[in-house]
Amino acid sequence: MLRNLNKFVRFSTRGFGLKMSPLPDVKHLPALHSTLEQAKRFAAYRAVDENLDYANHRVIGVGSGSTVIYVAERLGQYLLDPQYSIYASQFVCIPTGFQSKELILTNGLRLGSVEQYPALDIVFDGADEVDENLQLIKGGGGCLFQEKLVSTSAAKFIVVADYRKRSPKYLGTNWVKGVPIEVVPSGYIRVLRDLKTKLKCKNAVLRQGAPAKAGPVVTDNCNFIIDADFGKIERPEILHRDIKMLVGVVETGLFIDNASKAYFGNPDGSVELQV
Ligand SMILES: O=C[C@H](O)[C@H](O)[C@H](O)COP(=O)(O)O
Repeated sequence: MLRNLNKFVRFSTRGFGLKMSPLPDVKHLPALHSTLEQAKRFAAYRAVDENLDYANHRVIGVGSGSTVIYVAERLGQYLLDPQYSIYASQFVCIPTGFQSKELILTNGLRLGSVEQYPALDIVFDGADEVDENLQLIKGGGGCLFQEKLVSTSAAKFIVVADYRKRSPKYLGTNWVKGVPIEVVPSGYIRVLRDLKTKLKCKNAVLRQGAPAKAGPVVTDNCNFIIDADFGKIERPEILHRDIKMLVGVVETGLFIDNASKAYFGNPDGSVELQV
């Protein structure tokens, strides 16, 4: 039976020019250029291996950022392993933005959209900070709206991050650039004003694209991003609700009661799990 299955896999993937190879053992991976990158890869590979139910999961969200690169890489490796390929070839991967769309395609995975697949089995995504209650700040890379759409449409949301992202207690401790907020371009002045006057924000700035782009960062949804500094955030759920009430706000980078687990990679290869 297994021999026949392997024969089928070899036959069915040959047409696509894929070279089959077993899933690389995490303990014997070639070194990367920095220990931080290695930490990200350890977290991502472990998160996928421990949470992907390859025989049953079909619709898989792939988030944005530098850690999720290794999630897409690992999913691509499942596709190339004769033992898993028959299942992995059924995966449909849902992106959270342009970068993640490219990651899905370059790793040979099948691309879908959240409009086609509004209920996902699982999503893997990065975070800028994770507090002790698994509340998150996201959007440091400007992708928060689509990330939230996808992560709140999934049965499970697994965070992949390096050790720097784990907050000792409150959000706003390690991530001090402020809460990313996606806003409609014509409303940004009004939101900046309301953040300061109504919500007593310490500082709020329109994120700039320099040096890569003159003028503001424009998101995948053609919106702007404001970074709003509230210091340490003791009640992120209340702050999220208050920001969302402001006219012009599309979404906030506070992800409340959304994540199921977080994996934090360390430079020595160990990975810490927060549930
Ligand atoms: O907008 C970007 C996303 O929310 C990222 O997932 C977040 O910034 C974490 O990115 P990284 O894995 O590069 O630290």
